Amino acid sequence: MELKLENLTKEFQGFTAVDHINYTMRNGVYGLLGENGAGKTTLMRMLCTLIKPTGGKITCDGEDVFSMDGQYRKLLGYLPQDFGYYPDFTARDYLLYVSSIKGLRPATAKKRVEDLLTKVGLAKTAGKKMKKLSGGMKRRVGIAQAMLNNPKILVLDEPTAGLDPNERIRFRNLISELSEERLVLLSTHIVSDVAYIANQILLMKRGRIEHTGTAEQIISSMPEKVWICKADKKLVPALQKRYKLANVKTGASNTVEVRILSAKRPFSEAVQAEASLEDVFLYYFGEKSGDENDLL
Ligand SMILES: Nc1ncnc2c1ncn2[C@@H]1O[C@H](COP(=O)(O)OP(=O)(O)OP(=O)(O)O)[C@@H](O)[C@H]1O
Repeated sequence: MELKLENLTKEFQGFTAVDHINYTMRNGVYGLLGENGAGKTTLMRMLCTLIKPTGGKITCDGEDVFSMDGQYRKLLGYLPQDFGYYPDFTARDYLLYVSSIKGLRPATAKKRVEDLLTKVGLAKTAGKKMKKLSGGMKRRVGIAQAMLNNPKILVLDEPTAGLDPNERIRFRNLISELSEERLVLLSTHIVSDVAYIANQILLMKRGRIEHTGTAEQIISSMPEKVWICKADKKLVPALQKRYKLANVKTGASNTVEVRILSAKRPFSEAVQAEASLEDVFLYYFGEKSGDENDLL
């Protein structure tokens, strides 16, 4: 299975939300990481044939996905950002209902729904009404509905949004498990999610894929280094103007520990630290607040 994006572009009334993207995906987990408004949802909706590109194309094993139509949709599972559920349906009834819409035979649907409820850890709660489930449980029902047709391509838009740390870990494990022998594309603006589960990370900014690679490759692509040093609290605004500050931790008596991105050692007492994906995200997406001459 090869999903290929060629010069993929989407304009809305002259505004380019997705800008000439070229990228090829095969089996594995791809993490689309970008700020709000970067174009992630628009890209995913095109991949799911819900909206048409204004330029370029998407092919699946060489065939245009829009011409494949139903044949392509059979390969596809999608969890939208705001997945609409029926509050008074139980999780089980909801999944059976979606199965019928997807054209699964009743006996097949019944078995598939029970298997998926177990897989997403909801076998015991399947009889509860959806409105009584926690946010994380609802998202798991959302993943289950996307998996009903055993898709070869699974597209998950912000699957971990609003989840607590425990749910987030469960989710990551579930997604890794589901990624065997399929292509999973998930979007997020939470760096740690992609750092843990994505084999390939795509950094998206203003409609373009700015960088791609494994977490290690993306980290080593950052030209700046990471430094940790203690400073007087009063210096923080000036430091923020001069450098990208990854973190500011308050210490004892008016001191702070700052994590600075800089090509050169910012102070003689600064100690170099290992860069993380969070630092890289800040490097590519963060802004310095002003004129560096304001410092000191
Ligand atoms: N139907 C539309 N008409 C006009 N502009 C749109 C439409 N859909 C999206 N946009 C614009 O395209 C840009 C990208 O939006 P998109 O929802 O794809 O971003 P995103 O990366 O998914 O952001 P978020 O994380 O906030 O969901 C935004 O500036 C948005 O306002």
